[in-house]
Amino acid sequence: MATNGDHASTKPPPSPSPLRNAKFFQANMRILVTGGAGFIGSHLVDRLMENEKNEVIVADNYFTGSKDNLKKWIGHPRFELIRHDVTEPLLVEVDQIYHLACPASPIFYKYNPVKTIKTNVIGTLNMLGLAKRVGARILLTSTSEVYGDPLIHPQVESYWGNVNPIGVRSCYDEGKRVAETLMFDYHRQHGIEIRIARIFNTYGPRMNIDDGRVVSNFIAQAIRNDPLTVQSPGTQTRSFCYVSDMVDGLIRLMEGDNTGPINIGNPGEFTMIELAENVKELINPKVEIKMVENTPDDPRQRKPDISKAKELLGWEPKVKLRDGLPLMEDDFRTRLGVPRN
Ligand SMILES: NC(=O)c1ccc[n+]([C@@H]2O[C@H](COP(=O)([O-])OP(=O)(O)OC[C@H]3O[C@@H](n4cnc5c(N)ncnc54)[C@H](O)[C@@H]3O)[C@@H](O)[C@H]2O)c1
Ligand SMILES: O=C(O)[C@H]1O[C@H](OP(=O)(O)OP(=O)(O)OC[C@H]2O[C@@H](n3ccc(=O)[nH]c3=O)[C@H](O)[C@@H]2O)[C@H](O)[C@@H](O)[C@@H]1O
Repeated sequence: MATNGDHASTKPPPSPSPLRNAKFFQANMRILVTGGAGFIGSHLVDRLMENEKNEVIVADNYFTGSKDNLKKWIGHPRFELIRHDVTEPLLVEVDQIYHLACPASPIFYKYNPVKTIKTNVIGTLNMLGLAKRVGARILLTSTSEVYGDPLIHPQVESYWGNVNPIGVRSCYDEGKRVAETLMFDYHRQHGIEIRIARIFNTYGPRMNIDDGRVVSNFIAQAIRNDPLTVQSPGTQTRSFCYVSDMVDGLIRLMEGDNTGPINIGNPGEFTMIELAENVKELINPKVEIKMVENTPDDPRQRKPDISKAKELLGWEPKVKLRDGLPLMEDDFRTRLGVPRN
């Protein structure tokens, strides 16, 4: 049974299907990935599909994701893609659920905030109901935004955060906080096997161009030779994790014995001005850097303490920012139709 100090569950999890013990049952693990057509989800699917014992089902409503991200798997006998909105119940038989479905870029989650909070609350409730019915283990991709505008630095998992409950970002950060609460209540009340990852800013190929997140914005701007838009004051910090490291951390968390929450992110911390300077140097030394207005409640600093991930998952990121940024360039150039000079 997974442990999390004081939060240890008192009930055993529901039993998996009796077929699991049948002599002639195929030994495949059936895995549901909600939000699997999105950025992190599609990279996770690629990794899960590498294991021939895995069958993967993706459920996605394509709000910010795309079938294009999964095109190499469509038609594969171990893969299924379902157009589905997680705010509606889903009936499938699975052993594990990676629950990622939720818009992640601030522009998209603020576009329809009521839908964002429904996705986080009702969507997570539905996936927990599914986990309970079929006895599946479920992993939630929570966020460093549960720490809000953090007053301690770097952020440790025991920090309860500094979140504005009525601000424009609340649909996302409070939504994820409720999702974490639901996970632990289902764990304590129903014995569901849960895993919670608190993901810090992640970047890599397949991010939506123009989705508003800083790394994708800067790379697209550098390739188009548009000014890099640093939002003021530019001294705010983030810590950027390359997507392959993130996927590795998520799988280790799912396969390990600890419920979390566990921070998964790269502790290398950069101001937005430093990030812009790095993109300029690596992608387009001629591009201009321009200061623009910021949005409300933007966290001033963010850096994960990853001691728990190191100790409990044996995980730490391998890809440094300066090595990861150029890995996005080809993908962005192809999609933007701008070849290298
Ligand atoms: N990328 C990051 O830096 C980051 C940081 C912290 C947490 N996360 C979390 O990781 C997860 C994936 O993020 P991402 O960066 O891949 O974002 P993304 O927007 O690329 O992917 C989200 C996917 O969820 C789908 N989706 C949204 N609402 C849905 C709904 N109601 N029903 C079904 N599908 C729905 C979208 O269509 C998309 O395919 C999210 O839960 C996000 O909160 C991401
Ligand atoms: O990692 C996380 O936990 C969260 O991080 C991000 O939220 P945020 O850090 O605000 O991400 P960005 O929109 O990429 O902004 C990062 C910083 O870059 C700045 N920025 C953004 C865009 C831009 O063009 N220029 C710019 O300077 C913003 O002001 C902010 O300070 C994600 O988008 C969330 O989904 C995720 O949950």
